Amino acid sequence: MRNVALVAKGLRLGHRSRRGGGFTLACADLDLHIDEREFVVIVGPSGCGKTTFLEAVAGLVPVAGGSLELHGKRINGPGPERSLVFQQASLYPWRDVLSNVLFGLEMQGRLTGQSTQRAHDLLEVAGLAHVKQKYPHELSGGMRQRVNLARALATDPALLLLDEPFSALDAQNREILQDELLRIWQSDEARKTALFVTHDVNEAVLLADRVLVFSSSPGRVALEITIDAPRPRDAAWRRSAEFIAYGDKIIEALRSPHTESRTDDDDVTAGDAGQTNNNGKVHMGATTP
Ligand SMILES: Nc1ncnc2c1ncn2[C@@H]1O[C@H](COP(=O)(O)OP(=O)(O)OP(=O)(O)O)[C@@H](O)[C@H]1O
Repeated sequence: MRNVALVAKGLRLGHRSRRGGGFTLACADLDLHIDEREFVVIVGPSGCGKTTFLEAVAGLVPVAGGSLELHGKRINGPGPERSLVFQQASLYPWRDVLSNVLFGLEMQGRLTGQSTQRAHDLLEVAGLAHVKQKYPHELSGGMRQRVNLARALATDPALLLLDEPFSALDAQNREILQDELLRIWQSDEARKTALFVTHDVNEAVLLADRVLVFSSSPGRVALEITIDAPRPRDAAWRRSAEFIAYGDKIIEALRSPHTESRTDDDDVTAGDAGQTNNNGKVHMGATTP
């Protein structure tokens, strides 16, 4: 059975100017839902409110209108069931790797034998066991971001929020980290719900159960594309015609005027590769309805 984790209805988000008065609208009329254990990726034009939405889910940006609920409860601020991973690994330079990974647990007063063991296990899975006692400045960029991921997962959050976590990495490291994230996410018995923001279309297709294409500012869901491919998704899948077709579909959506000014009644032509219904949903692959 599918349980809904996150629901946004008519959501309005923005930023109030520090000098008072002004309000920059980031998202408006945003409706979406994310199921428990689902991996949802958001793509969209620069400035369309992707980060603002993620920050609102993290409880860092207040809801200005509409509603935003996690497991049936309104989000009013940060909470231990959510972890946010930013583009730049924000590790504490005076703490070694293990102590960085344990930080969130310490802050939450949840440092037990069991949670410490989980941190060790995560470091093992992330290929970091041999650098547990090293300090951030002794690590490569890819390793630092892996530690960042392990730290976010160590608190065993129900919802993992990732804001372009691999965009600062070179292409080779990015692929390695994408594979590792998928491996960790899939191997976790209590698999997390994941919400991931990226500008990288291939990354979106590789990771997502569902891709949400945001309209230009103010952001809302212009198009939803279900990535109907089995997991684990390996190197062969990355090279498949189906993979490329999904990527083309997302690029087409990003370039479409519908992405910029879509109305609820708009229809999108999906071409040969998929079918779009009048809710802006594209389904491709074996179970295309
Ligand atoms: N702290 C802030 N104060 C004021 N305005 C902000 C702040 N952060 C973002 N904004 C504005 O809110 C809007 C949405 O920004 P946001 O960073 O959420 O977009 P984005 O889709 O994540 O962009 P990008 O893809 O370029 O990272 C933009 O107009 C931006 O200028």
